[in-house]
Amino acid sequence: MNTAGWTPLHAQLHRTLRQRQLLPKGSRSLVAVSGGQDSLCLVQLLLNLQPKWQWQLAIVHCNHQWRQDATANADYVEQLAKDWGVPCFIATSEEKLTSEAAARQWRYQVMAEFACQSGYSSLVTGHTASDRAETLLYNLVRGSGADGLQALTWQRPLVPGVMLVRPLLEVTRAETGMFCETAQLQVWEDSTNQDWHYARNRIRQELIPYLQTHFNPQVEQTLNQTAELLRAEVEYLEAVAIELLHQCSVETDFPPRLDRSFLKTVPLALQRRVMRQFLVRILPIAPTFDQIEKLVGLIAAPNRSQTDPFPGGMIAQVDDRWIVMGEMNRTEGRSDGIG
Ligand SMILES: Nc1ncnc2c1ncn2[C@@H]1O[C@H](COP(=O)(O)OP(=O)(O)OP(=O)(O)O)[C@@H](O)[C@H]1O
Repeated sequence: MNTAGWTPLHAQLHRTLRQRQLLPKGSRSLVAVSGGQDSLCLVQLLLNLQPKWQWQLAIVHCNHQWRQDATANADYVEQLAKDWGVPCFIATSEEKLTSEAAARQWRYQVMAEFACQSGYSSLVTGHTASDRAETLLYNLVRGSGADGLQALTWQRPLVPGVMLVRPLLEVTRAETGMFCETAQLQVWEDSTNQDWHYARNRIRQELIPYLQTHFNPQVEQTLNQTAELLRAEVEYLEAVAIELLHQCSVETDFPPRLDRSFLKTVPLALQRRVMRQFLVRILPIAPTFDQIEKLVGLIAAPNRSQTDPFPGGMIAQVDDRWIVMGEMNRTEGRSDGIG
């Protein structure tokens, strides 16, 4: 085993884990290892810190079968785990997953299922500050609000009982690369270049270097600061919005309805969040910006105004002080250009 000595990166990770309480002492954690530099750096750092924290660590690798070298990649991760004396689980997709989205969905599903079944309380990934900066820029260009710009959080529940934890969010890709080199960890290069990877590679190879050269050499760090500030604000606003939603609706009400006379007194930023939370609870798929805006438009609209159908067929209609969700044929009103 190539052990790196105690480096500033070890100290930084140790500090982050303590301050943010990401991986409690003695906990059972599953480390997601692709074989790339970020997850190799992550697992090596965690193994070095293990004596201090007494975790029970295991490695999980997902073979999407989409690259010619996928099985060799999986074998490589398995061999590394053997050398380290760490349990390793390889999940192999039954079919060849060719789209980025399908691969990601399958990957998180099998890793979450495995963590649940085997009693691991965390799934740890190697997402870095560079990933976070790139995700923020990617979402910015696509027109995201603060929620998309907070881009990758330190931890979030993956499924009941399992947290997804990203302890390297303050470490840049340049640092993980340097660490692997010093620790003589051979990195498995990812040869894919599609979808999100394709867009992200262009952000990584063209946009970030441009910003670094012409605007700010520390742009990855400053984008991370932005993401961190937004994360706290989003967390706060979401908590307020949930509270407001409770105040302007009755959970057991059917059809679902909202008290718009109450919502009129609320600032627009919160109106939007309340409406999103409301729609998330009743629509079969995540609401879009336009759908949320249509519902917000009803707060001050004339009585009997209505939207056009949401996915699943429901429409929203104004009934005096209420906005009522209902089946399309139950409501007869005028749309007033809101829908
Ligand atoms: N095939 C894999 N097997 C196990 N873990 C993986 C695999 N691919 C990625 N990961 C984990 O996910 C982290 C992020 O990888 P990558 O940036 O390639 O994924 P992404 O698709 O861009 O992001 P996300 O995982 O959030 O969808 C890696 O550091 C690693 O921990």
